[in-house]
Amino acid sequence: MKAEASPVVAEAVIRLEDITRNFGPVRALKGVSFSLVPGRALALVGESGCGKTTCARIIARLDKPTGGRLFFRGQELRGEAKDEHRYRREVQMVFQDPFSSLNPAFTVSHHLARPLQLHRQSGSGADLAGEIARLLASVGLEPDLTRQKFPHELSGGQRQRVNIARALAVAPSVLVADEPTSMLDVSIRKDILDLLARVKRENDLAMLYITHDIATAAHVAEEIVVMFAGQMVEWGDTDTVLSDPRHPYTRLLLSAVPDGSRPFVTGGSARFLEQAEKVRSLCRPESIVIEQVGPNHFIRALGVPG
Ligand SMILES: Nc1ncnc2c1ncn2[C@@H]1O[C@H](COP(=O)(O)OP(=O)(O)OP(=O)(O)O)[C@@H](O)[C@H]1O
Repeated sequence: MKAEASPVVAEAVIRLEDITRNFGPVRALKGVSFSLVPGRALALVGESGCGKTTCARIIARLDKPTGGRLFFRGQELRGEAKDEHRYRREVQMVFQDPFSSLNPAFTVSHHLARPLQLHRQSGSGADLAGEIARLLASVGLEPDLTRQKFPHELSGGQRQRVNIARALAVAPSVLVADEPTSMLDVSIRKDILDLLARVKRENDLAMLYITHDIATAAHVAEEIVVMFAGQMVEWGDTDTVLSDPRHPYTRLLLSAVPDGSRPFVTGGSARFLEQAEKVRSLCRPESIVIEQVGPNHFIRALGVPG
C-alpha cells in the first residue's frame, strides 16, 4: 500500500505540514509533517544533528521554516501570528539543561510567581502563594521545603521539576520537551519521564518529546517519529513501531539499546556511527514516496544507493 500520508489525527493543536528548514547549504529539515493532539505525546527520535531541535524551535516560534506550513488550532500561522501572545503562552518548552534555565539569583517562588502573574493575573498574595504551592506539589516537590530555595540548592532532577512547573504555570496546551532528561543522572531519568507522562494526562497537554534515546519513547509517547538526516523515515503508534520496526534506521537505533539493566542509554559508539553510515547509503535523501505498512504505521521508501 502506498500513501502520501503523515500521521494525521483529528483535533490537532499544532500541525506541521511539509516543513523545511535550510541553513545555507545545510538542509536541516526536509518535508516534516506531524500533528500534536491534546492528551497525547509524540516522540521525535534520532541521532544528533537529524533536525529535532530545529523542529522544536520552529514549533516554539523561535525559528522560522524555509518552507511548508505551520497550523495552530486549524489556522495557518504566517509571519507574526494574529495572537502571538496567546500562542507563546499556549506553547511552552522544557529545555535540556535544568541548570542554566533557572536564574541563580531568584528563588523557586519567584520563578513560578512571574508566569502566574503575567498570564493569570492572579489576585491576592495569598492566592498566588496557594497557586505556587499547588504547582510545586503537582510536580512532586514539597512546597514548604522548596519555595524559598535558590536553584543551586536543588538537585538536577528538582530543577527540572521546577522547570516543568514553570511551564505549567501559564496553563499551556502544548509542551515541547527537548531532551529533558539527557543532562540528569540516569537514576532519576525515569522519574522525570513518568512526571511528564502524568502532567500530560492531567493537563490534557499535546506534547512533543524530543530524544536521541528511542528506548524512552514508550514511557511518554503514544506516537513516534523517527528522523534521519532531516527526514521522517518511520512513524506511527509507538508500540507498533518499537515492536515491528520496518526501516533500517529504526532497527539500527533499537539494536543500539542495551539490555534492560541500562534502559535509558543508547550507543554513540564508532560501530554505531559506522552502521549509521551504511543505513545512510540505503536511504534516498530526497525520496518522497511514503509506504503505509499498518493502520498508523508509515515508512519512507528506501531508494537505490548512490
Ligand atoms: N543556526 C544554525 N546555523 C547553521 N546550521 C544549523 C543551525 N541550527 C542547526 N543547524 C544544523 O542543522 C542540522 C540539524 O540540527 P539540530 O540541532 O536541529 O539537530 P538535533 O537532532 O537537534 O541535534 P542535537 O541532538 O545534537 O541537538 C545540523 O546539521 C545542524 O548543524
